[in-house]
Amino acid sequence: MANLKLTDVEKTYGGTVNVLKDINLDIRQGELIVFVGPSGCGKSTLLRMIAGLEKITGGRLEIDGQVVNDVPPAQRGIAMVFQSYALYPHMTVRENMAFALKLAKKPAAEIEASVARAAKMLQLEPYLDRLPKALSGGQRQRVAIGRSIVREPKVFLFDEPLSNLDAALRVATRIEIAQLKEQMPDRTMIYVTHDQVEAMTLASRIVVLADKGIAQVGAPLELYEKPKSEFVARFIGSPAMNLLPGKVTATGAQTTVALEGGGTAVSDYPTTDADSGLAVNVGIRPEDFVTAEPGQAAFTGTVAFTEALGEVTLLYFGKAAGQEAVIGKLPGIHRDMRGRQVSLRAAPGKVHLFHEGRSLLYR
Ligand SMILES: Nc1ncnc2c1ncn2[C@@H]1O[C@H](COP(=O)(O)OP(=O)(O)OP(=O)(O)O)[C@@H](O)[C@H]1O
Repeated sequence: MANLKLTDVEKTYGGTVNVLKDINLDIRQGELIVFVGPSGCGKSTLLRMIAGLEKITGGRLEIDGQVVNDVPPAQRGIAMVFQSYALYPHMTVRENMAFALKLAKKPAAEIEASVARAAKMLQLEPYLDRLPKALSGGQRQRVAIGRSIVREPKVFLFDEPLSNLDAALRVATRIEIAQLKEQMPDRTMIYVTHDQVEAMTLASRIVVLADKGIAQVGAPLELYEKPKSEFVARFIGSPAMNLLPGKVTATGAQTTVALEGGGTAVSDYPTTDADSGLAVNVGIRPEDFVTAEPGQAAFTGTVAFTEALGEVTLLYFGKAAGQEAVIGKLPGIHRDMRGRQVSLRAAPGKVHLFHEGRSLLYR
C-alpha cells in the first residue's frame, strides 16, 4: 500500500536557516517508524514535509515510486493525527468521524460502514452518540485517530499523539495504538515522540535524528544493544549510558581498557594490535552494573544520592572533574546506600567502546 523513499531530503527555512539535510530513508509498507531526537532537531518538520504541510526545499520524497514533492497534502493518501485533537465540539463522535467522508460526498451506507468499522477497532462503539466534551482525553484522541482511519489513508502520521494525556492514559492509549497497528498490518505509520517507552514499544524501526541528519536507524533493541555513536548510546535508554574514559591495554577478540578512574573493563568489542593504547570511552548502562570486588571493579565511588523506585534502586555517584556523574541501577530495594563506597563492574557482554564519539563496532 505505501512504501516511502526519502532521497537527500533537506529543509531550509527562509532560504537561510538549514534544519535538515542529507535525509535518506526507505520506509517499507507496514512499518511503524518512530522519529526521536532532541528538542528542535527537526522531527516535526520532517513529518510535516511528508504530510505536505511544509515545503521540501531539497531532495526527493517518493510514495510508491511517485515523486510527491509538489503533490498537495489531500492527494498524498496520508492522514495526520496531532497532539491537540481538535474535534468539532458540537458534533457527536459519530458525526466527527463521518465528517471527512461526508465532505467527500461518499454514499451514506459506505460512511456508516466505515465509521462502524473504525469505532469497533478503537473500542468507541459505546460513545458514538456522545459529544466530545463527555469523553476523557484518551477517548477524544481515539476519536481523532478514528477520523483518520475512516479515510483509509495509505500512510498514518502521528505527531506526539499522546503528549496531552496523563500518565495512566498514555499507557492505555499506547497499547491501543499498538493493537490498532496489529489490526492494520499493511498500513505504514510514522510516529514522532519524546517518549522513550513509546519509541521502544511501538516502533518496528526507530530513526534517531541529530545534527540536522539521521544519527542511526534500526530496530529498537538494535539501537539499545549496538549504538553507532555515544550520542545514540546516551539518547536511547534511561538513565543514560555511563561513559568512562580510559586507554586500551590488551587487544584481540576481547579488549581490556584501563580506566582513568583506576578500574578496568573487558569488552567483547574486538580490536587489533593497532588499537593498543587507543583513547576510548567505555560505555556501561546503569542497569548493566553489578557489584564487584574492588580488584575487579570498573568503577569505585561513594554514593552521593539514591532513588528507590521499588523495582530498582538508582545510585548516583559524585562527579569527578571533567566527568559526568556515574549512575548505577540495581534491581530491587537497597536501603542505606547513601554515603557508602561501592565497587561496580559491568555484567559480561555489556561493555561498549567508543573512540572520538564513534562505536568501535562500526569501523
Ligand atoms: N517557520 C520556521 N522558520 C524558521 N525556523 C523554523 C520554523 N519552524 C521550525 N523551525 C526550526 O526548525 C527546527 C526544527 O523544528 P521542529 O519543530 O521540526 O523540531 P522538533 O524536533 O519537532 O522539536 P520538538 O521536539 O521540540 O517538538 C527548530 O530549530 C525550529 O526552531
